[in-house]
Amino acid sequence: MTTVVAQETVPPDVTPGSGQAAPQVAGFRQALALLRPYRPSMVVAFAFGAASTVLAALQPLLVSSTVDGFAGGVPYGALGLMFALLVASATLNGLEQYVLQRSGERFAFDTRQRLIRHVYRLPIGVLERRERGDLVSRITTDVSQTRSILSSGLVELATSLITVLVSIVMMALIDWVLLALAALAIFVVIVAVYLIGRRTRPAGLRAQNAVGDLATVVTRALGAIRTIRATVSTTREADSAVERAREALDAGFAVARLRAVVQTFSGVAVQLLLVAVVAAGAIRVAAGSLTIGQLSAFIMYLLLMATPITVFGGLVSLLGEAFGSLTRIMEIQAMEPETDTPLTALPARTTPGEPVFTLRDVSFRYPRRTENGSDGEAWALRNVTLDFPGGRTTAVVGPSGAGKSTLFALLERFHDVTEGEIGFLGEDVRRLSRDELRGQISYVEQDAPALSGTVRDNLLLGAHTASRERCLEALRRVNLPATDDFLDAQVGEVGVLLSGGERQRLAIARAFLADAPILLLDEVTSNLDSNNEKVVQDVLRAKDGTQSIIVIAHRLSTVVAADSIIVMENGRVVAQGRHEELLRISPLYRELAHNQLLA
Ligand SMILES: Nc1ncnc2c1ncn2[C@@H]1O[C@H](COP(=O)(O)OP(=O)(O)OP(=O)(O)O)[C@@H](O)[C@H]1O
Repeated sequence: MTTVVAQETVPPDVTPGSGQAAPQVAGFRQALALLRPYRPSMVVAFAFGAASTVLAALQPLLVSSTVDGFAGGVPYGALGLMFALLVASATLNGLEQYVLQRSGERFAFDTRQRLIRHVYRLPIGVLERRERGDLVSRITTDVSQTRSILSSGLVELATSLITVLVSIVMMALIDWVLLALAALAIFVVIVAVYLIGRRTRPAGLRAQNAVGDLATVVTRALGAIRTIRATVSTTREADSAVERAREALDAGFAVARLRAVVQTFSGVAVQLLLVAVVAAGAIRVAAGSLTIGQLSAFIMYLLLMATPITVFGGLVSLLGEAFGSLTRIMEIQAMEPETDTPLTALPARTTPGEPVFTLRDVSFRYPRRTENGSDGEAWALRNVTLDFPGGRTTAVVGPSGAGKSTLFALLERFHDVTEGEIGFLGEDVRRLSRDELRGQISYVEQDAPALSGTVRDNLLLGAHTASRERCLEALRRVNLPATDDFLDAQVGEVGVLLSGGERQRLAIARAFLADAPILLLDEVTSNLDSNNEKVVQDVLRAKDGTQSIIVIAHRLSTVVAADSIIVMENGRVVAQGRHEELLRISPLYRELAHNQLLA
């Protein structure tokens, strides 16, 4: 039971989509704020990077003494020390990369987790106006792009930029010929790194596949978000998506390990190529074009710039893309989620005959569909006053666009009324917890979409712990095959592997299984043949007295036996009564019945 909170006022109507502040294009400031939790890792990575640079800077001294020492025989000691230093320096650099890549993966997981939970809680109105694929790509691709700010961006940029610029200027001042040779050597290193780097592709592919799976799961859920909300499965579905994000995390860790190896190899390769420059420099010294001192200095600067330059190339453009992605992520984070702060407890159940839902002067207008708002002024519902009695079957009929589905959307609180009030057992629905209210309702939406997965997955959506026997019983009641094979059958994306009628009956079976006190059925018999329509009607009738059923139907044959029929037109209720009564008093109902050869 929800705790009662003493508060007199009903919360203001929150128009879906309001409260969205569009952030400006993100830059270093936003990136630094976002990366605050990962600062310790960045500091550790920077320490590894700095230590690696210090070791690398020591080498020119050894190089110069080695060159001088060659005159008196091979200086094995100095050569050995030089080799040890270059391996240590390259290893430290590899460690720097590993720490950066690892924290990049952690950042991606944390950000995805936050985004998934946030997007799944966005108001229905906001989700319906956004492209699902776009939302998915923000959670997947954009997070990956943003990760590179951490994994290969800021620390590297800081350490490499100054080093490279100073080194090039100084080398140009010393010797143009040697600088040209160095450029050639660096080109060779880049090719070598590319060749070794190709070996990381299978692991990279695994990471991308995991991200692709995540996109599929999230798209599937967003495609049926009403059903997920109505069945109060939001947290469960979000958890399943987070599981996929975790797979991406594991694959990302594997890539991080390989990249560390690549960095180490490329580091060693750079140092070995330096030996070639040393040799060429020695020739120029012998020819008198260069002094030993100049050569030493040149090599020193070459050492300083060689490694950063192998990673520097793509860095600037990478950061540009990453900041764009960061902006897209921040746009999503700035959106207001659907808040669920109950102000009062869910009322107790009523006795049959008393109203479950009461609508008092309810008007509703959708947020604008177009930028210029040309269709934003039309009211989907206007001054609707109605009671839906408990334990009875109420049918809602009317021409297409009359506002029938909108009425259901308001009962489920997918939207809140623009004017007027909807009561649930006497309490304003805006004072109740959305999840608890939805927990009282089994809602089968128009077109009865199914979630990709098995028939069993679909049945369990509304009753997470239902036994196999109960699932089979629910299938039997709607005339679907009550077999284990069918329970395990895949339904395809949005249920495309089922016929329209099977999909509708599966949705009805799910609603039965959930066994909530209120059943909302939106146009659920439109695809059924007359035999199956009768099966569903019989089951509905059997429920009479224990469940309040509200059903929207185009086919009047489905609803002639209803306790009460509401006739709607242009967002208004134009008549209400039983079938025979309406045939007498409502010209619109008579016309609908006449067109369907019922009268
Ligand atoms: N998400 C939405 N955003 C903006 N306008 C909408 C939205 N959904 C419905 N409308 C508009 O609201 C009005 C009522 O639509 P609604 O779906 O409630 O009608 P309906 O009686 O259920 O129709 P049908 O029998 O064809 O399902 C229509 O004019 C429709 O275009």
